[in-house]
Amino acid sequence: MKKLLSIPRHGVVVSFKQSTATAQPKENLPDDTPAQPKPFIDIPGPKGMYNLPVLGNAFHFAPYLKSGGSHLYFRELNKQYGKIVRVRLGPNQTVMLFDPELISQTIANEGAYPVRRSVPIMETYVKRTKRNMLSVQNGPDWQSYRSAAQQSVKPTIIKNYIEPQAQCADDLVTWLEKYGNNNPEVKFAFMCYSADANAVLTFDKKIGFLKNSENLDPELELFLNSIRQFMALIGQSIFSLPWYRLWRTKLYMDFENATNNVYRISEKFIGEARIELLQKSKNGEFDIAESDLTVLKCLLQDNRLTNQTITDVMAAFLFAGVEQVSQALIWMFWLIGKSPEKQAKLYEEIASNIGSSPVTAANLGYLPYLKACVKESFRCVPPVASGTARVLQLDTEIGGYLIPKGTTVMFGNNTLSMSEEQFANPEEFLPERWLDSNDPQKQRQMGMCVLPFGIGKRNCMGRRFAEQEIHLATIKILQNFHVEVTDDCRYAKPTYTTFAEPDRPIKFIFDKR
Ligand code: HEM
Repeated sequence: MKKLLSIPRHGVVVSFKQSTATAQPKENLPDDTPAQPKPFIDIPGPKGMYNLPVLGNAFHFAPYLKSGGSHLYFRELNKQYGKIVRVRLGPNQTVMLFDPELISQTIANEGAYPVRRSVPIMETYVKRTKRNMLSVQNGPDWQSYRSAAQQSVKPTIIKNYIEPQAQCADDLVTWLEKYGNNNPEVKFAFMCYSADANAVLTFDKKIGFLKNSENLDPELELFLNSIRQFMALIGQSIFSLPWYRLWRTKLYMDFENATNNVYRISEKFIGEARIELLQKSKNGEFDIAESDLTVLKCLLQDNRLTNQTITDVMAAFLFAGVEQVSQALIWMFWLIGKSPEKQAKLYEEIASNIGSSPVTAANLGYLPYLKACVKESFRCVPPVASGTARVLQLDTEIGGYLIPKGTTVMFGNNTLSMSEEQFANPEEFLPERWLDSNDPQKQRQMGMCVLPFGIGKRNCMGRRFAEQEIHLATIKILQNFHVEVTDDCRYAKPTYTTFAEPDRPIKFIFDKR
């Protein structure tokens, strides 16, 4: 007789063979044997035409895309079907989890090589160009890239960027002082800031996208536009039929050109940085003291890594980071710009801990209200319409159902962030909710609902950089200005294609302190 797997009643247990669990005759089970998991097909969710591969998507999303975005569809699924929902998204069977405990258990069993379903147009690009993209790779290939890159994003290295990135934030302040008021291009300035802060990281060099924005070198302009286009085209590709898989459509060609531009220009900068470092090394000037170590130095001194691997890692940082940081800044200032008393409290924290001293790792480390504001702004405007997702690598029991290997399990973070069950007054911007240390269990549960940087082994590799860039920009802006949102932008709403975009360009008044 086959041995039966023991399955905790409320847990997620990796079941190696579905047949083992289902074929067992009930009468042979000891009395305390936990209940058999229910079959996949029993998970509640939309049926009939909604289950058609690819076409089903149109039925799901069309009404919501018109009325405000796909995130509203996910909220409706939760309302109609509960904490675990089966839905066909595109060609894939997907299970959505709207429960922090189920999310945490799923991640605990994600295995050695977690898989995130990659964006189809990126997969097509990788197949056609034979490039390596970290976010498309899986299994041991992914791990070898990830572990190479991981050594370079240690906190001891990240803090070495505080000074150069603070200088990028100073450029942002100068731009805002000159042009910021009532200007719909503030988002573009935030993007130039994050491109500057990311270039310091990826090219070991300050490019000055913002400082030179009036007269930007055409090659740098192309670089910035290509990063922007890369994200925008991913958004478009998700909501269109994937003809680009069959032939090189215009959408695909635009995507391929934008992506190639970013690689080509990155290769040039990384090549220059490598030559400079080799020269310094020849002259005995290559300082590898931890206080002087940079991401690029760290990767370049690892003999196992080829030029190509280093460029691939750096390109992954650029693609993943620039747009997202600027988007996070826009929403953060939109929220604090509409909440004068929260802004005053935040300014007070910055003034009393930093004053007019330079920002350092020590004073940056003690700004709990700032960190709570960032977290709360990610809760109020989650960066994506759904949440983190994993493709199950084994048959797995989740929430009492046996879910087959290969199914995408998507966490409903956008829905959970706005759930009344999880957050009192969810519509309110209330950073204080993250500072209540009396109930660590509740804080942990809230943390599972809001996962802007994902979770687990495959989480965002640039999280600490992103947070540092957001913190530095916020500190510098508030040290210099009192910020208000213009009246016509107070009721802006997030719309989702790739990331949360405001439904109108957000404008601010930057009032000099
Ligand atoms: C506000 C800014 C950012 C947000 C909200 C964000 C969010 C995310 C999320 C949700 C993931 C997927 C995580 C998962 O599946 O669990 C991810 C992956 C990733 N992020 Fe970020 N990110 C940001 C900034 C950055 C920056 C600045 C960098 C680089 C410096 C970066 C590098 C990466 C990389 C390389 C991955 C792929 C990791 C892998 O597949 O192993 N991100 N990011």
